[in-house]
Amino acid sequence: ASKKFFFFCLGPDHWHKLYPIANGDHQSPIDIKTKEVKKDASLGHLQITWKPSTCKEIVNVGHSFHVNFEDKDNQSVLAGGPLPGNYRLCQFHFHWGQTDEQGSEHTVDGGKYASELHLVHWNSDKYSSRAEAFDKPDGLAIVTVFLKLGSGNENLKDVLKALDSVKTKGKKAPFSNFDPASLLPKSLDYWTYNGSLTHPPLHESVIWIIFKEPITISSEQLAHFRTLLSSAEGERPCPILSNHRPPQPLKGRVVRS
Ligand SMILES: NS(=O)(=O)c1cc(F)cc(F)c1
Ligand SMILES: [Zn+2]
Repeated sequence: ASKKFFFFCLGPDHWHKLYPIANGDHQSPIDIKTKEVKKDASLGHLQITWKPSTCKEIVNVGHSFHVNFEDKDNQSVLAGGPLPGNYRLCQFHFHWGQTDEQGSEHTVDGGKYASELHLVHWNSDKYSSRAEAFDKPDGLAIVTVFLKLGSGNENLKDVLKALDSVKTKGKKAPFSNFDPASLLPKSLDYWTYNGSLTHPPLHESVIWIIFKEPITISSEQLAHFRTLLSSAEGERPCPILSNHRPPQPLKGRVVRS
């Protein structure tokens, strides 16, 4: 695992040597060229049922932090839109950059946002655990919200406060009763395409659902993300200044809305 973690730290250009799928045909993120998006009338509305009571803990995973949800039953689920059935919420996390001018993984007509929220769900109709679903083509559905530099986001305050209790790698703390729907934009219009996890193991197992409308985040709140450490307690502090993979080749895929 430490060898893999070391590789992880070398950065996106090195990953293909240990994870050849990095140069695959369904990699993420991508640049969304809005003029080439295909309208698909068969795409329905998203059905989002997230229960704050399933929110469990916050964990520093070394290159980011995860807010984990209890996923032993179908209490917090996603369905509709491009999905064949129910996908169970298991965690959310953010990506950010070294400066406020970058940080999102997906881009829109070449434009970068300051940050990007990923809400990770797995196909609980077909698989019995997230581990089993993780590497299957219809295994995961990740809902994505862009965060645009602007005024402070009231709904991020609880998450940012909780960050202070998981500063170092491996630390976890209870984090309950948080409503992830408070981080959604007003409009639920979305783009969708098939892609991959955006960092190792880079499995091509993701149905991406990306909201067109961003929410806001302030410069101070972004700076707070960057105070998270990739170093463990007692080690020389190493802040996580950025954790976003650049856009990958579309390889003939079509983005639908
Ligand atoms: N960043 S991401 O949402 O594609 C992601 C989610 C995940 F659960 C595991 C990963 F390795 C990567
Ligand atoms: Zn992510």
